[in-house]
Amino acid sequence: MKLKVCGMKYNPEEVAKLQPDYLGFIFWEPSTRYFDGRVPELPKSIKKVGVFVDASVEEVLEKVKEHQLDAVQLHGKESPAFCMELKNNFLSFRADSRKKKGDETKEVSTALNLTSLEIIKVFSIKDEFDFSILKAYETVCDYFLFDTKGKLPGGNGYTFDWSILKDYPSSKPYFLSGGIGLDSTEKLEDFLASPASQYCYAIDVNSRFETEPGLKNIEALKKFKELLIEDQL
Ligand SMILES: O=C(O)c1ccccc1NCC(=O)[C@H](O)[C@H](O)COP(=O)(O)O
Repeated sequence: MKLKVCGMKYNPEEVAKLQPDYLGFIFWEPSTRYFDGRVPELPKSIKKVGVFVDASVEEVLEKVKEHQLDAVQLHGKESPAFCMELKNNFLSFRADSRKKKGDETKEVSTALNLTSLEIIKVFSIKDEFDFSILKAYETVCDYFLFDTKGKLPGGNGYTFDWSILKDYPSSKPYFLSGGIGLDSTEKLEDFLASPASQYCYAIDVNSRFETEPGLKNIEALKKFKELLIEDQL
């Protein structure tokens, strides 16, 4: 099971030492975890995810280029057409960068490292969820992420009833998110042993592992990762 730690702000390097699979940086200004620094150099095994809420394609690609992001997480009302446009624009932007090979400008040489861009589309769940809306996103994104619907677009700290995923009609791998903390491990174990989790690809954690917004609790994360590995979740 993969692990994504989201809402990096103050101590991403320390979290990176725990070797999660994904680290998320929030590029939505109203968030208390808004990231306005420079994403640090990270081991290649860790994918850098930019989290956006209804940003434009241009804004997203600008951040992808600036921070060498490996993935984008779309946390707003982005349509399938938006996801497609993003993917296509990324491909042509990358092709342009390659044509300009030899150009010594910093901007172009930075862009040359970009190989692919994973698109993670978020869906927020309260009590019910209409799974039929996923169909149109199947071909235009790489993963789904299921979070809990709350006051904010993300980082609300509450879980939803995961049993709803027994009706998951797709084979697209998804991230399970929303309010997951150290005290969720038993529940997680049960979920991951159930058929509902067949396509669960990663666990996404955030506010339940913080001492303040954006400051991750390294000891708690370490414990959680150990439990995930020990229990082979
Ligand atoms: O965390 C935020 O502040 C945030 C704000 C706006 C959009 C997304 C945001 N977080 C994205 C995430 O992937 C979180 O990990 C996810 O919502 C779960 O958070 P939590 O319920 O705190 O575990």
